[in-house]
Amino acid sequence: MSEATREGHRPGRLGVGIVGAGRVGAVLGSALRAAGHAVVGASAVSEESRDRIEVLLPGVPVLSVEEVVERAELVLLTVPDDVLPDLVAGMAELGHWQAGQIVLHTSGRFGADVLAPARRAGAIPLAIHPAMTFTGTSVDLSRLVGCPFAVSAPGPVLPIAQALVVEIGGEPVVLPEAVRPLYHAALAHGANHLVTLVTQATRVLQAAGVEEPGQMLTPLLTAALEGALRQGEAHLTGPVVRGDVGTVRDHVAALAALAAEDPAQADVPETYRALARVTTQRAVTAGRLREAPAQALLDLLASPAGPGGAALPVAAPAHPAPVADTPTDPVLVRTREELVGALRGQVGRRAVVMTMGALHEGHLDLVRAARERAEHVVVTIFVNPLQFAPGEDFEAYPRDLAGDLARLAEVGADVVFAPEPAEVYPQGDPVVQLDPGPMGAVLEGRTRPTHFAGVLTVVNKLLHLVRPDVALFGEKDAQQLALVRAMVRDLDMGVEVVGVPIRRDADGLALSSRNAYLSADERRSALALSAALRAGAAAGAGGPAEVLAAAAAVLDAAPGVRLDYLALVDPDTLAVLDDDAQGAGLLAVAAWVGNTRLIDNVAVTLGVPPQSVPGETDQP
Ligand SMILES: Nc1ncnc2c1ncn2[C@@H]1O[C@H](COP(=O)(O)OP(=O)(O)OP(=O)(O)O)[C@@H](O)[C@H]1O
Ligand SMILES: CC(C)(CO)[C@@H](O)C(=O)[O-]
Ligand code: BAL
Repeated sequence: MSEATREGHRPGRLGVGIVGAGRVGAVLGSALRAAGHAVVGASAVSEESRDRIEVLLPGVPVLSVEEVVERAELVLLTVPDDVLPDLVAGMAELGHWQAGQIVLHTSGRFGADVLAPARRAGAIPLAIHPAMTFTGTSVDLSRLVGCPFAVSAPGPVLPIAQALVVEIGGEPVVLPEAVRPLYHAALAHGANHLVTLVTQATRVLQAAGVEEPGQMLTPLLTAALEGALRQGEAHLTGPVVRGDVGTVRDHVAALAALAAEDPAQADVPETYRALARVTTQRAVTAGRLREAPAQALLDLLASPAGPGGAALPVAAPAHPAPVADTPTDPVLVRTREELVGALRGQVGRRAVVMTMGALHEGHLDLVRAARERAEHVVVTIFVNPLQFAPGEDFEAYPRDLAGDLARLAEVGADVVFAPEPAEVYPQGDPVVQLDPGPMGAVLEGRTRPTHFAGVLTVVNKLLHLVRPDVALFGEKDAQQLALVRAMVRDLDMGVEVVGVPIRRDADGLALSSRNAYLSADERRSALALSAALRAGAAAGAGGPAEVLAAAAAVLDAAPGVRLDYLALVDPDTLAVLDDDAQGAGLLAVAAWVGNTRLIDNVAVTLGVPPQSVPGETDQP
């Protein structure tokens, strides 16, 4: 039995062993030594750790873990959190823990329960976490003085933990086992994320040409930190709490421009927007900001376009926000995290409609069909760079998030997920992409060879992120629909795929976001596509050759239309149909009208007279 238990709360002089002489282990070992304990050995794997032992713990032998545990009365487990449970259990299995031995770990997230295997062998389990960051040098020793330590241990031995902390100059703060993860999350959020924030601020100042950003930031950040620690939100200063919308708009614009220029700063605008949104909401709660300027700020901060961007509803915060959406507005979410929050608590079936925005009635048909099939409808709006080849219209593609949200409010979407490319592809282009196979190489795939790999990859990702029961796609993109069905079938993706008929204008033109590119003359020329398809379908009874000839004749005669392809294919496999094919076919067309590439298609019944039209009869 050790002196610690004999003498009650005073550990006395102990033989200390250190398992894992990383920064924390070496510094705490050195502090315990200074407090009069003897360090009997330390285990160290890396060269760095051995060097550290030489400097901070001169004369201490480097031993194996087993030897350290065997020789020590107080074992300091200063290993990474994830290693700790297995290490403790492994040593127990091998029978190394000793009765009366103090086993102390310094993980923030765990309490003393993780040491249960040692406790069962009669050891005294203590969890002692310094709320401090370490460099692994002697500088840290002075930081221990007055440093708070979270202490968790079974009641009877808690005083031993407290006494050890006091010996090395720290301030013990007793924490119940159950709150350790929350405690540790708070420290990581405050300290680690502060480093990210300050680093971003430093880099942005550098970009602004400030030579000594550290010097410029130190007095202000020190004052802000002291103020926040003393007064919380009551200490908030700056444009958000002043309701200075114009200034925040300028900030967002300047940061977006910087991010566009310098990919290393690409994460700054979103961080700024996210923190400014939260700051706005907290300022309202704290009674420091009125609702009108708060809503203006939230609208601005939710917009990807930033300055000049129209007002937008904002993501539902985790707790009810003082500035709320009207009940019919869909909740707009921009990040994966916000999406998870918006989906949390949904009960019943969920449908997804994936779009690239610039929504029209065709898209709204998809949402209406979704409403009929599910309790919750999620619409994604994402112009997916991966499905555009260089030279295609990715940059020019119409974007109108504010208009889209207004339209979606009318048909009743619940959640709109409109992420930035960096949110969908945080590592840039994905290393692993889906191969659409031969079905992706025909029709659209001949002109856009990389297109369907990009489509299927993003559809797959969005299905994983949204986790719907049903996904709806338009028949206007018939090849896309066929490929999504094939992917879901071949990869056992377990989502129902529903096709929705093509919505057309009264004159037959299929609705498409790209119709916005057309001049009035071009729009007239574009009618040739649907007219050709109608002519082809009407010739179905005559078989494939007649269908193609009838459609081609219309296209040939059309001014301003440059054909890419006209094809009659199997609707499921997309294989070109033989001349003697009967039954269902898909007649698909793609053509340029001016610089705009349009697609359209129609179902054709081959070898059977066309369906009767009311008022006519097919009977002889
Ligand atoms: N006219 C339409 N009728 C029915 N569904 C449509 C129509 N247009 C698009 N969709 C469907 O809406 C979904 C999203 O398509 P997308 O956002 O690409 O719109 P789009 O109008 O087809 O744009 P573009 O033709 O410029 O690519 C797809 O499933 C697509 O098939
Ligand atoms: C399915 C889709 C949203 C994937 O980007 C897109 O191809 C579209 O809009 O059809
Ligand atoms: N509607 C298909 C998407 C695209 O053309 O990229």
